[in-house]
Amino acid sequence: MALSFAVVASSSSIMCKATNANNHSHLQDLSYIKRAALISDKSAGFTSPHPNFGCVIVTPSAEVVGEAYLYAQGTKPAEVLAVEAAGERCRGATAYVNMEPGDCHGDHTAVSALVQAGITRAVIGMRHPLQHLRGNAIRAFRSQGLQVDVLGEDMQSKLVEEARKACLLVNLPFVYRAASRVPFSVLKYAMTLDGKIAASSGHAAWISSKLSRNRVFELRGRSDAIIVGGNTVRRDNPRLTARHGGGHMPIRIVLSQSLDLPEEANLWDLSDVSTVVVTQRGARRSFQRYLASKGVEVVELDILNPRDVMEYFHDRGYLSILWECGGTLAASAISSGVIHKVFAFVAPKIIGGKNAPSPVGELGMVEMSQALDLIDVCFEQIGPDMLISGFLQPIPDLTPTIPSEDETFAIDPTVAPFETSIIFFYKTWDLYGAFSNFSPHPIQMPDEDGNYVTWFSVEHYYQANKFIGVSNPLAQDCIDKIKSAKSPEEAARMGRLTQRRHPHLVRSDWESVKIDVMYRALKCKFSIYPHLNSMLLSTAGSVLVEASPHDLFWGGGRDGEGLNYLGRLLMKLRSEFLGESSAASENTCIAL
Ligand SMILES: NC(=O)C1=CN([C@@H]2O[C@H](COP(=O)(O)OP(=O)(O)OC[C@H]3O[C@@H](n4cnc5c(N)ncnc54)[C@H](OP(=O)(O)O)[C@@H]3O)[C@@H](O)[C@H]2O)C=CC1
Ligand SMILES: Nc1c(N[C@@H]2O[C@H](COP(=O)(O)O)[C@@H](O)[C@H]2O)[nH]c(=O)[nH]c1=O
Repeated sequence: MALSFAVVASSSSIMCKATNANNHSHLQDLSYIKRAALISDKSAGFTSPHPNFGCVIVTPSAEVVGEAYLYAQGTKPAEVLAVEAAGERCRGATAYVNMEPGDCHGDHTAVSALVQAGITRAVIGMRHPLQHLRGNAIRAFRSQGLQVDVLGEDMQSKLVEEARKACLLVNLPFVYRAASRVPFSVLKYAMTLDGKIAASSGHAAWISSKLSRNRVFELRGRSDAIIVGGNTVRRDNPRLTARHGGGHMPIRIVLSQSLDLPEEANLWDLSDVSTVVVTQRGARRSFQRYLASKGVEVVELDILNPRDVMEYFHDRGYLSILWECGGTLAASAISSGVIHKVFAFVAPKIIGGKNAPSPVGELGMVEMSQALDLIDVCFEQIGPDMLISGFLQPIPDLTPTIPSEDETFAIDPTVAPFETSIIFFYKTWDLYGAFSNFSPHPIQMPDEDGNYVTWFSVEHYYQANKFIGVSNPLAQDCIDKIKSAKSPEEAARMGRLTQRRHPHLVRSDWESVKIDVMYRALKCKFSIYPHLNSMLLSTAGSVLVEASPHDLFWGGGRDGEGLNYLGRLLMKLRSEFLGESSAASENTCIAL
């Protein structure tokens, strides 16, 4: 069964002793690397938009002494956790990682942890798919004297290829996204044996069995967002929640050209998760205002076609999308080339009906020879239903399409990617990702009594500050929860959700103090980490822009319409660190 979008067995004890002594056999290497891939999948949905990382540490006597996975973006790297679990037993041991570690934070955390712990060999399932990170950790390991074996490069065989594929599958959304510049998209539908997704009346609840629908909840929990078309909202009034209690919740996206949508709909209830309606520029402005008054975000695009929508959500940092629409939108999405994989639940039922809808509408094909063949097809029985899945587009081969930095310089030595006059940053994996508030750099800030308190990230501190000083025990409760949130994303989700659901818990002066709160947090971050300070100073002469397409306050917006306050604060700090008397003396610095 494919690992991506599939249930993965839970991990067993980490102290399993193998029979072989000293050097691990080829087969053992492959079994450990597959284990690293398997455990990396345990945080499905949470690491997004980052890859899933797993690390297994094995002694020369073939004892697994530490294993761990990245829980979420911004939390401790898998390699660090595995080293912590293994302790002294790392000396002389081999580390197996499903993917070359990335270095989002400019401090080589994962590489340093393994090197300093005394690991002498690293086996790597695949190179990092992002060009600016690709090969860096491998070079760093080798320069520190470690033996590095990369599957498919230093180790080759049919079995190696199989293990490499396991590593690839676990991060498939990331690989597709890196290659195609759109999120990985899965079209899922449930149909009767006679190929209908609803009766002629439009009634569709339910075609597939409860077991299959539970499987759909699991697929939802692995996605960043679920998309439906306007008709499905009008017809089904869906909720599109994952209903698995405590897991990751994807946002809901509605595509509607007409915006002729119901005033009351389950998707406008944002108590569990938010909804974004994407429409055509100028459509029913009064209804847009109505949705906005309910807290639903409305995004206008010039022309509403699936490719533009996907490019937009790619720029917002989305990794994977589940399309649960009807045949009209599904056909349009397939024609636009944005669907990568299909999950079809086939129920052994016949409904008939000349006008009953089918899963994919008009594609303009006239001969069977034009039919789209699925690749790597899997069949799985789920209760009474059959789940058929497969890819519509082959797994991208990143080697030729994304040249490494060295290769780029070799092709065109005039390309100097670090010398741009505008530096965009957004996701922590970007070249300047450490500028993001989601970068996992703890800060120490004084509380109301002047005592220093550690916050896991600037985002934790910023979100919690919304509720500080409010005399309501729920506000304190919320601060405590944000403080112990496991990742910056989780802290952001909690802060935003509470602000939306319980606006009375937000301090009354928040709008007037939030810039100062952010400034103080950033000042601390860039003062206490020398490598971040150097990175910031190295950008002197460049305008810093947080490339968030939707946050028009802290970010620069899609077309530069955002206020870019995060970029401005960083430039202000840079000027201060450079010891310049006034921000105005630096001609690239925008005045606050
Ligand atoms: N069994 C299953 O798995 C599922 C069954 N269904 C069933 O399918 C039926 C609805 O299917 P269908 O009518 O095809 O509805 P869709 O979900 O495909 O929605 C179509 C609508 O999507 C909007 N849209 C936005 N952009 C585009 C675009 N570029 N191309 C096409 N549409 C776009 C339009 O909304 P607007 O008109 O607002 O502008 C359009 O009318 C219902 O009966 C529902 O129960 C639906 C989902 C899954
Ligand atoms: N009818 C049908 C599906 N339909 C999809 O599920 C949506 C309803 O989701 P929710 O409101 O969260 O339960 C519906 O609008 C459509 O997108 N899915 C399935 O797995 N099996 C089914 O038989």
